[in-house]
Amino acid sequence: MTLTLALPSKGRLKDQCVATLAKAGIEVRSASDPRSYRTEVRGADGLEVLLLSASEIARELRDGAIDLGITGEDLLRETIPDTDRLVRIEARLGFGHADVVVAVPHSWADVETMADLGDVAAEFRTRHGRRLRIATKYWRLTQGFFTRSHGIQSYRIVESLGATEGAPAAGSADLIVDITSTGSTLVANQLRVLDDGVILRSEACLATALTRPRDVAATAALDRLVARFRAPT
Ligand SMILES: Nc1ncnc2c1ncn2[C@@H]1O[C@H](COP(=O)(O)OP(=O)(O)OP(=O)(O)O)[C@@H](O)[C@H]1O
Ligand SMILES: O=P(O)(O)OC[C@H]1O[C@H](OP(=O)(O)OP(=O)(O)O)[C@H](O)[C@@H]1O
Repeated sequence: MTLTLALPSKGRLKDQCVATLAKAGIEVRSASDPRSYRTEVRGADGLEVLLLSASEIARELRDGAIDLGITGEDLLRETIPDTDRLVRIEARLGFGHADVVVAVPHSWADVETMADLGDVAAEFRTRHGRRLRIATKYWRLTQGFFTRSHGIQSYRIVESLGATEGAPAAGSADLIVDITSTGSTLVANQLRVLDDGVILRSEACLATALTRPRDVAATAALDRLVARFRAPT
């Protein structure tokens, strides 16, 4: 019986994931070629560890293609509609912290809250002949926050695949939804988070796929494995 766990293959999360596994008594080594995405695992019988991109891990969990994965909660909630039905967050791991936020240009002095932004959005078409544009790669989280949480209907999402904070200055959007950790990218681009503009406080999470078919033995093995990641209480 094999359980499959996916970790980010590179970037800021990878080394902390490997350290977290080590604390749980599981040693993961990349195959001898550092560009390989295969690993050697010690300390957990029947566990296979794959290296994938952080967003791919969310998709694989959604599809039940892996048993467990470590990735950011932002990517789980953005990638997986009805997240809590398809995956279970088993542990929050205390690294990879980043907030998904709504940020507006500093020059929008009168816009401090989502209610203020709602007023701007409602008047925007009359004043400017078009809807308010939001640059983001988090379109699902943005729609949920603007439309369902705050009743804002009139806006348009401009998909951004990078350098999102540059979009207002470049003129391709009016405001942004993106992640921030130190806040320095927002400051450098003269953007400010609204007072109630934090959509999600994200960190790296261990998640299991609820739709993955598993027999009784695999389910018991998964439970034992997950328990190794939980801090003793
Ligand atoms: N300062 C930060 N900038 C970007 N991502 C961060 C930051 N801090 C934590 N994270 C988290 O790291 C995850 C993204 O990881 P990473 O940057 O390795 O992936 P990526 O290269 O953006 O993703 P992919 O390769 O899947 O497109 C997200 O869950 C994000 O919340
Ligand atoms: O609040 P800060 O500490 O400034 O971090 C936030 C920035 O960091 C990330 O960009 P980065 O270029 O690191 O990675 P990316 O390629 O994932 O956008 C993210 O997209 C933000 O732009």
